[in-house]
Amino acid sequence: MRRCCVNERVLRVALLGCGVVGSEVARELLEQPDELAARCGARLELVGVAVRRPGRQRPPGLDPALLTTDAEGLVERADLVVEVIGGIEPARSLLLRAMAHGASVVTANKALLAEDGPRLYEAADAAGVDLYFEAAVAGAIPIVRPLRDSLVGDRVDRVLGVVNGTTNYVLDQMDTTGAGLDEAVQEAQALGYAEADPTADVEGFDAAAKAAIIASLAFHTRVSAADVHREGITGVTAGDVAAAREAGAVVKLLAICERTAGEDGDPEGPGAGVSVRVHPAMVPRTHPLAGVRGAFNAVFVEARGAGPLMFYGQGAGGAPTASAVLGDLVAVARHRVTGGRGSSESAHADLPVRPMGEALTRYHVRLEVQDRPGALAQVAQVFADHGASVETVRQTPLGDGAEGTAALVVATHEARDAALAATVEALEAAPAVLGITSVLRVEGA
Ligand SMILES: NC(=O)c1ccc[n+]([C@@H]2O[C@H](COP(=O)([O-])OP(=O)(O)OC[C@H]3O[C@@H](n4cnc5c(N)ncnc54)[C@H](O)[C@@H]3O)[C@@H](O)[C@H]2O)c1
Ligand SMILES: N[C@@H](CCO)C(=O)O
Ligand code: NA
Repeated sequence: MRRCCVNERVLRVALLGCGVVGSEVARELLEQPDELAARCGARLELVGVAVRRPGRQRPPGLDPALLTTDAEGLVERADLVVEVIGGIEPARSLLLRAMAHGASVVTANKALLAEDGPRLYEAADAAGVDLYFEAAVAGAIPIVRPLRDSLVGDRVDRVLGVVNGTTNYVLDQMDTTGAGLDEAVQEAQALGYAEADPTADVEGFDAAAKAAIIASLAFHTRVSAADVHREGITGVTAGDVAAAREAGAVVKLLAICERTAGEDGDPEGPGAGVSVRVHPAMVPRTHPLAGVRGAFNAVFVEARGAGPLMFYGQGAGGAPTASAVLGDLVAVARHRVTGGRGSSESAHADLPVRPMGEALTRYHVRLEVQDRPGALAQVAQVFADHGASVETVRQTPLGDGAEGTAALVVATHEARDAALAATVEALEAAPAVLGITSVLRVEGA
């Protein structure tokens, strides 16, 4: 039984937004007040829920008198503010106002953090309050706090993430059922993973925001969404998925955050930087990320001391996301009770974000070529002309109805992405090449 204290401290909680995530946060606050009080060392009193439409149905047990459309007034009378409205405005102004009035804040808002994170951190520092955002990256999966706290004594070299559940579901369906992209997106919509307008997911905006947040934390460097090279999954074809399958791999939309070496190949020397990008990539089926199925998320971290680490779980959904929000809420409440703050922004490394063309990547290219003497030599020459070194080549005749043509599958060694992209462009113009049926970068091999 919980120990009761007559003078138990009360912390006033304001909830901004009562949609998919907000209604789950409200439900937990109302359903387990004693348990949360025991964990925080203070009672969390929900003093208001800012909503846009007060008439809508709300979680059972939520006193309608707590609903308000005056979010600005609400944040001024709270000790702790949870923002689950989403988008840039009014979320940003409300968080800044909350912190200016001395409240610690918890947000799930990846878009805002990736666009204007430093401004929020500065406001938190100025006010001496906490800014926590575990739910902003990969929902329920603890990854923000591991990067911010647990791994802060190590050196993170690389993070590979499957951080968008919708696109992972779509690509997984294409792999397991042979479905085309449009069909798989429609299934994702029918299941409620993809929005009616799936642009943020399929074009990689959601993953790019998460990549920016991960890279900032991992490399102690400010990285915004605008710094992230972004390619979504709209160009992924059934042919790409089949080519990956043939090669013993799967196609994943990856968020890739890695250190890039400077002059003389020294990862810490002059010219060192970071590469932050989101694009589809072929991942060998033996890699832990290849086993991330359906709408699940996972983040694979490579750190110098820790070695490889894998974080796996649900990246979206009301209850899983609320789990991360409540974890943050308890943490910031504890700081209020015991004094002090959690970690703030760590951006001292200030590494430059390198352009995509400089990233070291590997390509897997499937071509249809004329099956005649010299065709292979011509293709090999195009790679050589661009300084792209071929690792393996496999040729198979295309068979019935396609006599005189062959499929050529070329895997390269690592090279600058710009050189590999230029190689593919030149291949298109080579006389022996009838068509390029798949181009994928390879990661995790
Ligand atoms: N849903 C998820 O699975 C998930 C996962 C991780 C992170 N997030 C993040 O959590 C946040 C909320 O997502 P959601 O899925 O709950 O969205 P949602 O659209 O279901 O809920 C947002 C709510 O905010 C309300 N709202 C909009 N403007 C408002 C205003 N000015 N004042 C008060 N309320 C207002 C809307 O009416 C809506 O009910 C977003 O930042 C999102 O990126 C969501
Ligand atoms: N739309 C996102 C969930 C919230 O980030 C996804 O599909 O993973
Ligand atoms: Na998370």
